[in-house]
Amino acid sequence: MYVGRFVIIGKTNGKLWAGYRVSSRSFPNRYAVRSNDMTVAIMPRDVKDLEKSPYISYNTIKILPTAAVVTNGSHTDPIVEKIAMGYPARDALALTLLAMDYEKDALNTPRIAAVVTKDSGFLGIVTKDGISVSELPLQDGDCYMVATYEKTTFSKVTLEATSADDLARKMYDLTFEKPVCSAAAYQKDGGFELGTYNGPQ
Ligand SMILES: NC(=O)c1ncn([C@@H]2O[C@H](COP(=O)(O)O)[C@@H](O)[C@H]2O)c1NC=O
Repeated sequence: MYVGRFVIIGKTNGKLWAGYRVSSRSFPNRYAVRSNDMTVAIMPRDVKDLEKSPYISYNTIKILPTAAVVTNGSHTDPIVEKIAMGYPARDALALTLLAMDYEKDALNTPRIAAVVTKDSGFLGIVTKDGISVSELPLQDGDCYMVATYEKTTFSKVTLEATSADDLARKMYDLTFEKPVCSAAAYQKDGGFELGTYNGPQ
């Protein structure tokens, strides 16, 4: 099954985490990179690809001391800014997804997002037809995802991870078609660590 991009949240051994995978038919020539201590970006290997779509390069993960934000586009930064200003995660997600709306490409690609805080996890999606933002109950072993295509309602997945790098690798290896790269944030030492995986080199 091809689901496009997807975000995921979960809890393993008391640690909350969030992750992202790019799967792509049109722009497979991309990678995930830590651009600083707080940020993972999705980048094209050929900058010429940026002329074909405004939606293929963006900060996918940003971490704050108390939250990690993971998305499939340029909405990562405004969600982070609102949480940093004191908005509840639910409101930061809903306000930003509604304001930025689905992508105006040939597929009306949804914007998707995840937030994990010290003790809770949220998913969000805005499509051409509606918007949904929920806090999901995360007990040890729980994991939820939402994707741009096919799996556009919040659904349970079986996935456990022991670090950010482990999560990024396991997301890449999920059986959804056309994996390109993945990234993850994982609770560590009262904050979050970041991880990436760009496939077998
Ligand atoms: N976030 C991304 O990495 C991303 N990659 C591709 N898209 C959009 O989705 C469309 C379809 O891409 P694809 O056939 O690779 O699933 C692209 O033309 C582009 O408008 C993206 N937009 C949202 O997911």
